[in-house]
Amino acid sequence: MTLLLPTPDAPLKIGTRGSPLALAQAHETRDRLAAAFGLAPEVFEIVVIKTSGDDAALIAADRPLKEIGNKGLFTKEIEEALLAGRIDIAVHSMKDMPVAQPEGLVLDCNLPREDVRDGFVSETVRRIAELPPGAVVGTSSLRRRAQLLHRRPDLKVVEFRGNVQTRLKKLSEGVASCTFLAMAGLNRLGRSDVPATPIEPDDMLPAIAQGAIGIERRGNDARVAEMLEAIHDAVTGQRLAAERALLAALDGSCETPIAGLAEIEGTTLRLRGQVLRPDGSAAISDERSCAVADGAAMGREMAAHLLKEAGPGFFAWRG
Ligand SMILES: NCc1[nH]cc(CCC(=O)O)c1CC(=O)O
Repeated sequence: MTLLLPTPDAPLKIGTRGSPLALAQAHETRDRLAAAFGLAPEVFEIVVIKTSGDDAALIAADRPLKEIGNKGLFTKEIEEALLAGRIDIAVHSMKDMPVAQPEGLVLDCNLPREDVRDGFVSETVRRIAELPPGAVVGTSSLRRRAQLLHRRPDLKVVEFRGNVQTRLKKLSEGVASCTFLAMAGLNRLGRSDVPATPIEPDDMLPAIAQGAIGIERRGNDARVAEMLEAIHDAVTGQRLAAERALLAALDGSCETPIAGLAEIEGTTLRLRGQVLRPDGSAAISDERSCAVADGAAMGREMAAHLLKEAGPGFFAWRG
């Protein structure tokens, strides 16, 4: 059976959030699909969907996301549109995706991964070590906060949220001396003007799935499944399988400071993982290697090891 390709009259609908980064990722997906099938961009329609996470009233800028309850905050409305058939695929940052999808939806297509590193962003200093004692750091990420405080307990961390543009504005207003942004986001936005220094994973292990884009579809949509197969990056998929297995076995939510990174060289997959106490007073790390196909199993084994080392109560907030 030949694949029924989209046409200008019956376009394939690509659902996305409306932030500049989300739109850049949706356009990259459209361009890759168009190139893979020799189609004009017009046969794809980008449908912007507002999510609860984009609701300024709900998301008061100084309220930690974990207090609002972030499960599916940025994905619920998009997944509803996908299930209802208002869109055909949804483009996501894999870093923001829960480890399991709602019944009827499948998340098994990945674009080639971007830079996985965090960027240290400051207009005054070039690296964390140069920050003066007691300097103010802006981040809303529990992981980055704990990793920083682990290294530099003297630093003061303030809540820093919003899209890349908002955070940079806060920085130039002097709300904090530095912030952290994923290099992937800056690269995808073409923001080489931003004063960001990449931090090597040995110094700050990135979030699980950082830099990766995932494309979600209805499980019963064979036509879309076949189209997505043409743009799926298998190596990115194998890396994410190991990282997300680690995350799933540790804690499926993003309310605990967890970092992880899988890399593949030849037939070997190397996985690094880290869990931290939220206040940065303790960190436990592990590193293992295995055959590429065994990444998910190794991720689960690493999770069991880290949890055993951590002991009960490790993730509890301490006053
Ligand atoms: N949680 C927000 C988010 N989700 C994905 C990215 C960046 C792009 C990526 O990691 O793929 C960001 C912003 C950031 O951490 O700087």
